[in-house]
Amino acid sequence: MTHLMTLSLQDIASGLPGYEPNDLEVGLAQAFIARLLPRVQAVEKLSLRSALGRVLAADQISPIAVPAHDNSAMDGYALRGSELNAAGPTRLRVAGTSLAGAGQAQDLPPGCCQRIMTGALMPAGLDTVVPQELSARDGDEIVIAAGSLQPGANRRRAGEDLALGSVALPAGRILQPADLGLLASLGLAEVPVFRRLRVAFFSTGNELRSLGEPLPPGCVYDSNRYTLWAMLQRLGVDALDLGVVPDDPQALRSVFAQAAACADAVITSGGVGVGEADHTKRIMSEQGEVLFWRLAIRPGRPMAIGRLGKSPDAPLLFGLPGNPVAVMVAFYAFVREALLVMGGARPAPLPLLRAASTRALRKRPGRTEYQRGIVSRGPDGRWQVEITGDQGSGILSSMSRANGLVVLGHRQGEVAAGDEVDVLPFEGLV
Ligand SMILES: Nc1nc2c(c(=O)[nH]1)N[C@H]1C(S)=C(S)[C@@H](COP(=O)(O)OP(=O)(O)OC[C@H]3O[C@@H](n4cnc5c(N)ncnc54)[C@H](O)[C@@H]3O)O[C@H]1N2
Ligand code: MOO
Repeated sequence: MTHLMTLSLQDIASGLPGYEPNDLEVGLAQAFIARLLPRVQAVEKLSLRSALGRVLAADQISPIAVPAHDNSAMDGYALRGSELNAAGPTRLRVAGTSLAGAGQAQDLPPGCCQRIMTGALMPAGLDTVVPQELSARDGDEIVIAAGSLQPGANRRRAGEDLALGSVALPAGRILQPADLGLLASLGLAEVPVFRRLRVAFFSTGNELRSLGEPLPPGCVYDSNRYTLWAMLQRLGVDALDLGVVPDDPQALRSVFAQAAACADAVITSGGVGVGEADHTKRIMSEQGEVLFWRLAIRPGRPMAIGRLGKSPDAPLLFGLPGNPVAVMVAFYAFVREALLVMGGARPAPLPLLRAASTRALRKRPGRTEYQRGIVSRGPDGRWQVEITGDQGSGILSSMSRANGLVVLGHRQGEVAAGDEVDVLPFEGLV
């Protein structure tokens, strides 16, 4: 990790225009978090297939041009464009055949063409390919109708995909299937990637029980460690599950120490609200510097953000609220992009769909709301979104039924049935 700054969190917060920790606008909280993020520095070399989903650590420069030589885009006949007859049919004699993978044919006499296959090198001096469907074969000649072909057509030029020495993929790129193919087309068998970010997570709360344990009255099974684990898997980080931690000072101190020693970032759920039985906030504050926010958001109002240590490189703490939907919304709104950036990525903003709400939505300006919805094609072929019933922040079933989140921005007011709203689709969130 690098030293980016030596400012305290309070220093950074006071530099933000309109910082109000008890009613913090989502965009401001995101901007604040963006200023905290230390980056992974360690790099490893991986074979292409192992690098899928990993973050490129250096620009990849093309060591060759792709394609390396001019070649045919069609199965047909290569010819000189200057010999195409504009006024009547063109008749050319077939002098030979060029197959993909073979060497370059040389010096065809005037009036000749060459049978050629897709990917075969353009014979010297020939610049145009007529697809075989647009020519008629007549013994050892072909006939091309006037006007059926432009000079220069169907020739792939050397370097038209990637020029020699150009940046084929920039550092910070999260490698996608097409990228592996692109790197392979350059002959690169290995790429440098940043080591995976290590993210520790645990749940707090005396009422939580792990799977397999009996469930006494007043207790609930811990679901947040499963949603958190799943969201972290999708991000491609190393997720370290530190279990359920009771609301006990010693246990909390020890798990925070363990997390800080092994992780770049720590995510907790629960114990950041206004309740009384909690030691979590106090123990968090002992570990370094932690700010406690109430965000202008629904769900996900309380949140702790901090560093588990004094230096700017100390592991970051994201203390998320305990409610099962709030923890997911807070993760997508604040944690996801932060972790990608810490891992060296330069993530693009997530694409939003515009969809007509099938019903009126209550919303007042002054906070950002994330409502669970099902997006589908409406009868008119346009996207529509239907809210999935009860939006309580403990109702995980309505999150599970959803295929996206309706995002109602800070300034947005009431939504009438049929109004278009922004939807963040779950597919493609990685
Ligand atoms: N007087 C007020 N009470 C509450 C407010 C408020 O503003 N004033 N805010 C509510 C909101 S919103 C949330 S969110 C919670 C936040 O509180 P905590 O972060 O301290 O969360 P907990 O109290 O620990 O838990 C809340 C809720 O979620 C359940 N939970 C917690 N962890 C898990 C888990 N790992 N798996 C499943 N369920 C979990 C927990 O049992 C509680 O029911 O405060 C509200 N109250
Ligand atoms: O805002 Mo709380 O985080 O809704 O459930």
